[in-house]
Amino acid sequence: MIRLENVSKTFGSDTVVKNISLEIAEGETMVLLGTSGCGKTTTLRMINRLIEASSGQIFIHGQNILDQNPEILRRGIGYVLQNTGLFPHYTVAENIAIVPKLLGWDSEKINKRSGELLEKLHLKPGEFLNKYPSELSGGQQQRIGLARALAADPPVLLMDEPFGALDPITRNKIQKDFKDLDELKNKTIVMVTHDVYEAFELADKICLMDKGEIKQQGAPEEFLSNPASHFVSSFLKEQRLQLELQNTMLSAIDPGVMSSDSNLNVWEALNISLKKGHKPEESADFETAELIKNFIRHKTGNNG
Ligand SMILES: Nc1ncnc2c1ncn2[C@@H]1O[C@H](COP(=O)(O)OP(=O)(O)OP(=O)(O)O)[C@@H](O)[C@H]1O
Repeated sequence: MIRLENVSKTFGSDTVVKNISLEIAEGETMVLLGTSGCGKTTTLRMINRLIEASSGQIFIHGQNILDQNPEILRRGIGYVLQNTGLFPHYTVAENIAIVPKLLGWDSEKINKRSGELLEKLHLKPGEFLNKYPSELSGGQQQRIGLARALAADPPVLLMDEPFGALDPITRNKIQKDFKDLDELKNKTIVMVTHDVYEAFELADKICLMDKGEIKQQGAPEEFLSNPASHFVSSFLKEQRLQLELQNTMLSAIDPGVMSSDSNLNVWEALNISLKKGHKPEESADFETAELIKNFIRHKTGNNG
């Protein structure tokens, strides 16, 4: 669906993206992960031609992006930024309508679509459509930014640190809504983040970059089970235990888990247990808590 072949980008004498090749299948979410300045945003922006690659080729639906007018290309690609990029003097409705208008939709169709999107993003259309971005909270602005990107139902979505500016609670909530949103299920998504947990939570595939190069790409589990190099394992080292707990379902270590808890991962179960101020001898969850403890001992023992 999206293919980068030997793509590089040079600014002046600095090559900031070095000969990278990537393939993102239709309907897949690929997260570009890496330290600050490693070339994630540059890579993302080359896909919608906000930055032109210095060499190499990029294809979307098999078509070289250089063969398409950049304006037209961008109408088929939703783009979500950390600071939303909403136009401050446009209302929410006007912001969402930008691409549909360019595509010549009539106002009835635009209004219907805007209302439907706000509902899906848990914002009441009657309350929000006539507001200006400055009248919204950060989380609400981010939802409107997403609604704008999705308005014309583009098959491809590029997201640059979309949740980066939000406080942790709002961030978790929007991430969860993002995962549940049916609008996104069939989209091909490339998302930039430097948050390892976010990458593991949302990605089908992760591409880990460093100094303009790809260090590893693949499913999140592969980064834990089969890190490609010392760089990859040390990048994940501090987060490794949490990631392993997040990647293990509670039911995998506790076959007798209550059905209400069966969709929890071990990390979530651990946090619930800690929040309850768990008193082993008094708690009905005692056995589960012991199993979690043993699992962690086992993992930390394995990891030295
Ligand atoms: N227009 C530009 N002119 C010159 N150098 C640039 C330009 N845009 C980006 N760079 C440089 O390219 C490198 C990669 O930048 P990029 O924004 O792609 O990194 P990033 O991985 O997204 O970082 P961050 O997580 O901090 O946003 C950086 O060293 C940056 O300074």
